[in-house]
Amino acid sequence: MSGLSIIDLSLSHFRSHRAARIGFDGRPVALIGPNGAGKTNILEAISLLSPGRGLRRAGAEELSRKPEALGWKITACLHGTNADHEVETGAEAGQTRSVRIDGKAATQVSLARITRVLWLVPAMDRLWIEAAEGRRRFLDRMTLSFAPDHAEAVLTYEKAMRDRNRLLKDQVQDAHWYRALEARMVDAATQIEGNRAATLRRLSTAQNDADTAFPSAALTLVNPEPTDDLASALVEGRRRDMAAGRTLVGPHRADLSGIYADKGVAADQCSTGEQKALLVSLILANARALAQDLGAAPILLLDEVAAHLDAPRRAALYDEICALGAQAIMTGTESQLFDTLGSRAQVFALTETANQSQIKEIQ
Ligand SMILES: Nc1ncnc2c1ncn2[C@@H]1O[C@H](COP(=O)(O)OP(=O)(O)OP(=O)(O)O)[C@@H](O)[C@H]1O
Repeated sequence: MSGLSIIDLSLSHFRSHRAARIGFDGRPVALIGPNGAGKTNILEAISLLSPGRGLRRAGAEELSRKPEALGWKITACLHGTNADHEVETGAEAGQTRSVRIDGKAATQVSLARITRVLWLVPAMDRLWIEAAEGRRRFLDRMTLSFAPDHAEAVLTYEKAMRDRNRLLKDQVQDAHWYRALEARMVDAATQIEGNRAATLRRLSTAQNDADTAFPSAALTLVNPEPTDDLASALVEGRRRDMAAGRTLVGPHRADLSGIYADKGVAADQCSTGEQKALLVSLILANARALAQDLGAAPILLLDEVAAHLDAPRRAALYDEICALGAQAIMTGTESQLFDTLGSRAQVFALTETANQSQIKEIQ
């Protein structure tokens, strides 16, 4: 089985990479180098070839190589299930970011239809402990991989909610305006909630069916203000929302609760290593489910994941990635971390000289 993959990646004035061309061939990839060599920057570049603001959620300005800050560009050939696509994204100095697929201006939704990218980065190490927003975003990224239309539903919901929040803040009383915006929110919310619930079912089956070294995470969606009838809750909540200056009910408040299923322990009570293992388990379950649905595994970006797993789990991770045929792009500071992958992976060494990253394929 082969997965979706980035075959050729070119970076121009992107963060620490002045001009880089990397020839990936679809196998898993190890990016090795000292701190600050530019490994995560490469993962971030690839994450920007999927919908959203990438794995650091950076603004277009931040991404431009300093001190020149001339603007930046990322180009890649994406090897898909049915066809290959030329995907390009970037921003001129001071401009917003644009995306092009096969030379034509594209939307986030069209990007969602051709790419599937999932990531685990060190900033997610406290995902089970910190605010709900991170867990919601994690769930929505997995959901997007199953249901590309999720991008549109989320954008529609957020736009309508922002408009409603503006009315609330301005203490506007006009019921017509509220009704129109709330109707849009309710339609989009139904789709968002349906997609999220379907994702949880899919992940649960994919974890239960697999013979894996990783622990099962039992997930539930929880909402601080559960409601069966969002339309009425929005109408009834207008006065309270006006006092708060924002919408207090809806899928934007949902949270994801995780349990280490074999132990019956809540994810936020697990050890650091166990919490990470639960995230790896979910990413792998997602990849297995997608491989089944699409016939191709997603691209996985695993930043400093290998170093945090014990040796048997690390070997198991590599075996699962290879069995799925997934292009997992992994980073680490020591080459020994990837020894057991042998010729199953491409290996690149990164260094940083004169304030710019250098990349060399070493295997
Ligand atoms: N816009 C920018 N212009 C130039 N350099 C940048 C820009 N943004 C970040 N950098 C540089 O990129 C480097 C960080 O790169 P990156 O995060 O990819 O490192 P890394 O190899 O993943 O390191 P670590 O192992 O510490 O995670 C830093 O030296 C940082 O100063």
